[in-house]
Amino acid sequence: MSLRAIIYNQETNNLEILDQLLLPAATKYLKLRGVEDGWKAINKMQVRGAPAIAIVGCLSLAVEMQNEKFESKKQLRQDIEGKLNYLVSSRPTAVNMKTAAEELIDLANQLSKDENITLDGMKSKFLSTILQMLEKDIADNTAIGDNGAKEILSRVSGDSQVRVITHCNTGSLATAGYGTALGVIRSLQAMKRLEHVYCTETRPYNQGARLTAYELVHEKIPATLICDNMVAALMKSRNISAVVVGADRVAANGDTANKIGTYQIAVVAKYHGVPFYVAAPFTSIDSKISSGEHIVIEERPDREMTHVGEHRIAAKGIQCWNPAFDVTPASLIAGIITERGVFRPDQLKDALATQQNI
Ligand SMILES: CSC[C@@H](O)[C@@H](O)C(=O)COP(=O)(O)O
Repeated sequence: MSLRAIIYNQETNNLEILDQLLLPAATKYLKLRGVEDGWKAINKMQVRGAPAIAIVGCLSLAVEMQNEKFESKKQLRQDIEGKLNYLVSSRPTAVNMKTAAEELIDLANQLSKDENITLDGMKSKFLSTILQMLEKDIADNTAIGDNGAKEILSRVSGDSQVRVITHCNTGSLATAGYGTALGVIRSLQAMKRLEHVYCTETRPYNQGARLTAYELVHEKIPATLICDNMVAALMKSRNISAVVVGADRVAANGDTANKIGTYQIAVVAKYHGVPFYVAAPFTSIDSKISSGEHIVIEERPDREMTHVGEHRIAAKGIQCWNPAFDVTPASLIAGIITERGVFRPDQLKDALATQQNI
């Protein structure tokens, strides 16, 4: 069974997340009682990964709403808007929480104006919309996995197997389930076309070593861990078929923000002629941003670099620079794999124009 990062029981209104700070040493679930707990869990990275952040943020609001009494639809609408905006402030780079908040605020506005809907009706419609997001994310990821696997296989001859590199964590722990880039790897494995996957350690937070490696071992997918500075040597020696990574935000021109280190892998891939793919739900494309220059890059505390757990590894007194993400220019990206198909960066604008309302 695939790992579950998010568990929500509608009947008991109980939300728990797998505490990703403790993995792989301990598998412990953390109960989230409402928006304040949701904000903290996202900000501290107990839950992380762009889609999972949005789902946990919205579910923490659902939990809180069910325990509260509202006097009017107007009061409910104001409460929803304030709390969603607060959740968006928990981490700035990934677009998914912001997109979900905008959709839900639009819905709250519509429902509060609709005279045929009661206060209870508005609350239950709102809750069911949040639950649908969870289901949609899993369905989208499965489609991303299959689209990506077919795309990568279309570049190899006959029925030969492929060797891929991935970065950071994009699997069940970063999404509602299945994963984006890791979903592509899962689909390749299911098709019996995956020879091997190489996952990077992903310093400084080590999502690759702690989380992706954990998922790959759990799923019995043939995999090897490499340090971030081994990518070029690996590409030179191991005949890599493709790189596939996730995304925190894709600009309208295809520039993509993802975990720090993604950009350097894309540069190295270009040099070695290895196709570099981004796998993400269509909602990760921010049509309001024309290029990656406008993406806000989160900077995280020095301690993530200077310490491993409680153990200091960096010399005392050294200054640190710790951006959590970088932007890979569209020119280095062979394709953006979504649930709606695979788009070259130069096809994105048209895709956004024609598919926005699907
Ligand atoms: C499907 S997750 C895609 C991205 O969110 C992932 O690659 C990533 O960069 C995660 O960063 P994180 O800082 O761990 O939240």
